This record gives sequence, structure tokens and C-alpha cells, in this order.
Amino acid sequence: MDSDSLPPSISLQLPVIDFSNQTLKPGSSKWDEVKADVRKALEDYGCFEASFDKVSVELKKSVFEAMEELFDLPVQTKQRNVSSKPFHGYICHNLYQSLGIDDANVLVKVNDFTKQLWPDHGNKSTISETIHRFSDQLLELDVMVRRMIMESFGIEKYIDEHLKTTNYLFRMMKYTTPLDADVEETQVGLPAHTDKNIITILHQYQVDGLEVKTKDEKWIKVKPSQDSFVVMVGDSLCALLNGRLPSSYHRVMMMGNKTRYSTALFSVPKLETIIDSPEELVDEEHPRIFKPFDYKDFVHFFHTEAGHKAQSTLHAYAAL
Ligand SMILES: O=C(O)CCC(=O)C(=O)O
Ligand SMILES: [Fe+2]
Repeated sequence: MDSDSLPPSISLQLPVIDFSNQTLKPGSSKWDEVKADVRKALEDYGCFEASFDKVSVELKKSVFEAMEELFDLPVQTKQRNVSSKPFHGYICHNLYQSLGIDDANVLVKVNDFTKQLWPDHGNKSTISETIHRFSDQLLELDVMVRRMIMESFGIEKYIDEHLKTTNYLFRMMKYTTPLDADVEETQVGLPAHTDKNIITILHQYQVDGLEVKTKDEKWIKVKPSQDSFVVMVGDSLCALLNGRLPSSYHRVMMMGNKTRYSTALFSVPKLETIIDSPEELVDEEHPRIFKPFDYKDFVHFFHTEAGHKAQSTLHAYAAL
């Protein structure tokens, strides 16, 4: 049987790393300890669960309520969530719907999004503030993880330059199964894929469904938890690191007829950015694996037939 159609193993669990320590500052011994755990977890799984209490339970609840209100809008209204960038706006296929906000850490941009959906706006600025605050707090986790990874591979001198070449896309997802779905039946919410960006930070609201694949082709079911976020390596980070960290292969499987909500903060290379691993990561033991590429062309390739068919878009597109 093709491993993509296998059910998840019940005994496996992702590593959990604690980011709640308020004194987690670069250079501290705690920082170095967490950095080593991050590197190990990402080498082994391409992802881990971060417990991060900076985002309060109340804020998560407000984001959830905002999502309920947003997805309850008529389809024609949701379709006003458009973007000049490909696949950044409203998407709907099968069980999956998603709304996207580019530069969600910039309040004006989040307000533009809510104004697209509610032109007379009214009191919707509270929704913008909620989404902005949530993205802004998660951004701290993204930057900490990226700094740790770059330090760990001895390329921290590039961090400022690297951070300047990326921005943040926030996506809200709703998965709806048919009301009459059999409670025992499993349906594909989102087919197995790797993300194309740098880092993805996912949160699932109460209803599970996220599964990640291990190196030996087993699926791990990620249990939703109040204060944990799943941090994943995307293809662009894998390429930047000359393949030293694998990107996470994951999918969403839906059981029964529960509606599922999730959010994702993606750090994404700006469209014209060239992804190229620094010389420090290339030597005899680690020959260059990928040709330098323009992120825009890579995403474009992903949306071609060859890109969709490939088991690894990154290898099909950029392997030397
Ligand atoms: O909904 C989820 O938990 C996963 C979403 C996802 O993988 C994606 O948007 O790339
Ligand atoms: Fe994904």
C-alpha cells in the first residue's frame, strides 16, 4: 500500500519544546539548551510542537470567534479576499476553505482585509486587532526559531539580511465535513504536502486532524493542545540550509462530522528573493544539492502539472 494512504500510528508523538520561559534570550544557557533541542527535533522530524504561553488563552479564543464570524459570511463576500500574489486570498475546495492576509503583522494590512469583507466596517476593527496581535506574538516564536537554526548552523551573520527578505502570511482554515458523514469515516481535509515557505506555525482548535510523516514513512497524529503550536520547516528553509533540515510532509485527515478550525502563520520569501545556501553549508561532506532559485518561479512550478505530481516539489524543481 502507498504510504500516503496509511492510517496514523497511535504510539508516536512529536517532540515538545518549551518556549514559555520569559528569559529566553540569545546567548543565555537556556537559549542554547532550547536551540539544541530545536535542531535535533527538526533534523529528526522537520517539525516539533512548541509550547508558547505568550499567546493567551483569551486571545486564541478571540481568534477562534473571529474565524467563526468570517467563515459564516456568504461565499460571494469571502471571495472578495483577493491578493495580487498567487494563492494568498480565499480558497475553497472540497472540505477546505481558507482566508489569507498578507503582512498580517502590519495592522493597516489586516484592516484592509476586514474592509474588503465589510466595506462599511463598523466595529470590525476589533477583529483586525485580534488577528494582528495574534500574528505579532507568533512572529516572535518564528524569529526565535529562525535565529536558533541559523546560529546552530553557524550562519547567524546572515540573520538580519535573511529576515529582511521574508514577510508573514496568516491563513485561517475551516474544514467542513458533510453533516451525514459516518463518524468512523476518514476523509482527506488537505492532501499530503510540504509547505513551500520558510517556517510555518500551526495551531489547531480543539478538533484534531493534522498528521505529519516520519522519515520511516509513518504518520503521527498531532493532538490539539491549548498552548501548543506546531512549528514546521518549509521547502525554502530546507533549500537555504543545503538540505540539512528536511521539510515537513503533512496532511489533514478528518474523522466523522466535526467542523475543524486551524490557523497558520507562514514566513514567506518575498517574491523576487533568490534562495541559495551560503558557502558555509557547502563542503566535501555536504555538496550543494539545489541550484539557486527565485522563490516566485518555484511557487509557479508547484502549480504546474509536473509540480503537483512530484513527491518532492523542491527536488523536482531545484535538484542539481
Ligand atoms: O489545517 C492544518 O492543520 C494544516 C494546514 C496546512 O498544512 C497548510 O495550510 O499548509
Ligand atoms: Fe501545510
